[in-house]
Amino acid sequence: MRGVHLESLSTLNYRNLAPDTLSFPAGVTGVFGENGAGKTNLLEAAYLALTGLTDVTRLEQLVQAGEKEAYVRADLDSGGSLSIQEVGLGRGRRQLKVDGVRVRGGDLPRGSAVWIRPEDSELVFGPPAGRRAYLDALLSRLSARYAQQLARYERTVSQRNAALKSGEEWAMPVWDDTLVKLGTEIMLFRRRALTRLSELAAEANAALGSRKALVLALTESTTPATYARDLGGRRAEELARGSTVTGPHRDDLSLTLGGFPATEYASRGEGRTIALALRRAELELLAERFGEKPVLLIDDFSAELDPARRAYLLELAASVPQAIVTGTERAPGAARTFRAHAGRFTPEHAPQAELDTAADLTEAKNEANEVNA
Ligand SMILES: Nc1ncnc2c1ncn2[C@@H]1O[C@H](COP(=O)(O)OP(=O)(O)OP(=O)(O)O)[C@@H](O)[C@H]1O
Repeated sequence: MRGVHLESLSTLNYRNLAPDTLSFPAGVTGVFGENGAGKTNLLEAAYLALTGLTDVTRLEQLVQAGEKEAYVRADLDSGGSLSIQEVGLGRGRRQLKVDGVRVRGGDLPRGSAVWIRPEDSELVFGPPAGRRAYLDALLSRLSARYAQQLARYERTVSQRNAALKSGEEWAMPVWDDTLVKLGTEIMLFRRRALTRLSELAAEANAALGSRKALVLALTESTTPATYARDLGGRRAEELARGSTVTGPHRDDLSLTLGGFPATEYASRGEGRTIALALRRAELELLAERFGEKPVLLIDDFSAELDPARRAYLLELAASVPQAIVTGTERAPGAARTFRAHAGRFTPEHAPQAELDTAADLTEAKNEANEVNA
């Protein structure tokens, strides 16, 4: 299967990164350097430029200290056509452009990158909100309709909460109606997607050497058939608390390993394996949906101390058309390696074409010197 290709990434005033344009070959690019060099920032910038995705509550942090605005640009080849994606960042503001035309977030290619990070373990051991966010982000990328209905649902929940807080019981039937319609669609979509997601995650977990079966399931606070009734039945409680207590915004993506809930029972290593399996499943689902493999961004492979998981990460990077792998040590087998230092990235081994040009230049200079002599 072909893949999205990030040809180059340009950044300006992005966190600690020096303004630059870096080009990336097909295959694995390794980025290595000391702690704090800017390796994670580079992957974060690449992910933002490729997908438009970032934590919108932290936009200010992305702008270099002392500057007002930041900018990232990806030149990419997706499905055989070249495009330029630009993201401008200001105070609480994000502006996206594709080929010079302003677009909304959902208009960027939604399957163009997957980012694997050491802190993914939080998906397993952290609170349900993190797992819900993983699921919602993935499903929103698989379906624009899901993204739209989820945004509407979330808006409805907050407006309904405001009405509950001000004791507007009379308005509840109207809010309930909208909530049930949107919430039911979300629940049904999640249920459908979960079958394939669970299969892919279980396969990846086994491929990582785990002998315990991984099962993904939804822990739902209500069901499509009973949602309206459940809401009605908890009216007094909702008015007392001033919040909507039932619906897909309260659901969890439960992870069961060998018959036990992973969140409470898995070891740190087993949790790390599950988190990796979830990211692998994300990669495969996006590839199935869009017909091309996303660019794979792997942050800090060297933080992975378990030899089997480390080998799996490197094999995964080598198996996709393009991957960028960071670490405090060199990623073996990389087509290009950058050394990271204080926000700058220097290619270690120039690619053959550049070496040829350099050799030609030296030869030409020598010849010129000989002629002059
Ligand atoms: N808005 C900002 N302006 C300037 N510097 C920033 C900004 N945000 C983060 N930094 C700095 O960027 C530096 C690099 O962070 P980054 O996480 O990319 O390092 P890293 O190379 O991934 O390190 P590690 O190997 O420890 O993960 C940090 O020292 C941080 O203080």
